[in-house]
Amino acid sequence: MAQQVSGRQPRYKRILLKLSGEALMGSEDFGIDPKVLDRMALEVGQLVGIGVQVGVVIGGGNLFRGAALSAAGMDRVTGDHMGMLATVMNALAMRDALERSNIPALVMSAISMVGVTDHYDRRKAMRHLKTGEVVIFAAGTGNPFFTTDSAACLRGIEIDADVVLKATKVDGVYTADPFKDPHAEKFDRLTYDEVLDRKLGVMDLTAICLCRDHNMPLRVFNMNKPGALLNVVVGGAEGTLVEESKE
Ligand SMILES: Nc1ncnc2c1ncn2[C@@H]1O[C@H](COP(=O)(O)OP(=O)(O)OP(=O)(O)O)[C@@H](O)[C@H]1O
Ligand SMILES: O=c1ccn([C@@H]2O[C@H](COP(=O)(O)O)[C@@H](O)[C@H]2O)c(=O)[nH]1
Repeated sequence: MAQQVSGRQPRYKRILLKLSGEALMGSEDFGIDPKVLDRMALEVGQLVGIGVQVGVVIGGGNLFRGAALSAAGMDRVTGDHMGMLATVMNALAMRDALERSNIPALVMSAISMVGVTDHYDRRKAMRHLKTGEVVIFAAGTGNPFFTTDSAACLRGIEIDADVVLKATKVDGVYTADPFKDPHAEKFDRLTYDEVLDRKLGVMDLTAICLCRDHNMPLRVFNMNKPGALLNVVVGGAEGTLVEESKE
């Protein structure tokens, strides 16, 4: 039975949470800041505590991105394989942080890693989610030329999540990248087509198209703001909501 938070019921029964790999670095230049990892684990644990089923996809931008490795001369597919393996490392670190906080979790990888993670299996993932375990989907889609944003939307649709929550370094979708344009303005709500037509770069277009085609609501919010995740889940107005209609 879901408990209440400050008198408010969770708005969602099952979510797919996309955690930014880059934001896991905290103030470092590379890798994982244990403080950020542990805080995110505790915030995920709060959701489990109020009865929300949580699937997680973590990016790999704190370690490797295929496009950057390719720009430096590496074969793109090899670079993407390295990027996907980076997401597995982040997923293992998150599972460890969750388990240290007594939050049951397992990692399912789209690339087979016998003895290290389970292999991705949708039906098995659904069973674990229903028991309150956090299921961390690692290695993206398992295919090169995709991103973990697309993987998050794909897994969110597959597990029949109520929403995809993209926790990232910015507090929503802006008219332009707010790190590059100080005059960029934030949207509270957008339709999928508005994101696509305006080419708003907060997520890749494949991910947005997937959400649009399967009517999967998407919320972008700031992972560095303590409490923002819980606030989103109890229906708070954090970040930007992307959905079919603004009505
Ligand atoms: N219109 C926009 N509104 C908001 N952010 C934008 C926009 N255009 C580009 N961005 C950039 O998109 C970034 C988020 O997407 P990105 O995929 O780079 O990061 P991530 O998902 O946080 O990282 P990772 O790939 O490591 O998981 C923001 O940090 C911001 O700089
Ligand atoms: O389905 C996927 C997902 C990811 N990759 C590669 O991994 C890195 C890291 O993911 P981010 O989404 O950038 O955090 C990505 O740059 C790709 O190289 C992939 O190939 N397929």
